[in-house]
Amino acid sequence: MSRSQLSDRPVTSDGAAATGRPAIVAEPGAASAVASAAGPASSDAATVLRVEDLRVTVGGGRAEAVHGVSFEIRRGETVGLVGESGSGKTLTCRAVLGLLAPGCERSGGRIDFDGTDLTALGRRAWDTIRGTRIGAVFQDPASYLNPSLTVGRQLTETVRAHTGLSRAAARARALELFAAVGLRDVETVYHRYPHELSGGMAQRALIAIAISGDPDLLVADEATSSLDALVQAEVLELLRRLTAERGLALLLVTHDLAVVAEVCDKVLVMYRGDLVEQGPTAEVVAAPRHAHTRALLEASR
Ligand SMILES: Nc1ncnc2c1ncn2[C@@H]1O[C@H](COP(=O)(O)OP(=O)(O)OP(=O)(O)O)[C@@H](O)[C@H]1O
Repeated sequence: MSRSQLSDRPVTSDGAAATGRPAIVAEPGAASAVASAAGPASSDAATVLRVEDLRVTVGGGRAEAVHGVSFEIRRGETVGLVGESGSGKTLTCRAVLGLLAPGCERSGGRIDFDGTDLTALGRRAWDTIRGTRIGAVFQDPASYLNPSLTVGRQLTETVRAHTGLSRAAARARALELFAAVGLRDVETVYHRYPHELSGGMAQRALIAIAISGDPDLLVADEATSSLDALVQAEVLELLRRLTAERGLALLLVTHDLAVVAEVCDKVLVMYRGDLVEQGPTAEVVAAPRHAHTRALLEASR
């Protein structure tokens, strides 16, 4: 993702500018609004996310950049969304998160999350779902953390917002989450400011924040792209482990088919705003049908 295409300022995972708030904040009391906005039940209880005929326009409606994309993610499934730069991956995942930049708009289609049509929800209810049941991590993790708060404080605040736990209990939970994402010496990390962390540590901290609401779905948009190869492999391994251990579904957005082949059960291939191929990763990699999939495979070798 090129963030500059999306916004001139970094946004946190809850869509706020990265200044004064924890990255993902649930709004207490909004859960009932979510429940009452539930649409028709999903036809298949195993489906956690169903996107139907999603269309996104850019430039204030002047051009359509995502042309009717449909796919499903089942509980616990790891799904890779791949495509060359500009193919519409980020717009698709930002639309799912309800975090499209100004000037970009969902112009059609439906996004069902666990039987709830997200597109029918108000801003607040969507924010609540994103903060709790859908977690998100992005490229360049430091810009999604509040630079003026220690990462421990940010995670503790987020845990408190999700759970209403006391400060001490939320702090203990934050330390557990830091350990769960593979951070060592968690007491020391707790007191670090974002600029004191390496890229890999910051991404782990952001993943800890993203999973702190115990989400059903984690969306990771180029989450490992800015990391060097070794750290990238470690963070991918972490994502794979978390999905296996927590039954999390993962939507992993990347331009790199090799990354998808490492981690994902299923792959979705986008090309110029269309979803041109999808299927089990092993099958798609062994016998790609679309020329763009073949080109991505070549590029990843
Ligand atoms: N804020 C925006 N304003 C105008 N056009 C945009 C905006 N965001 C994206 N686009 C355009 O929409 C198309 C799809 O962009 P998108 O960011 O979804 O691609 P992508 O597949 O994620 O690419 P990358 O891998 O480079 O991030 C591109 O042509 C892009 O230039």
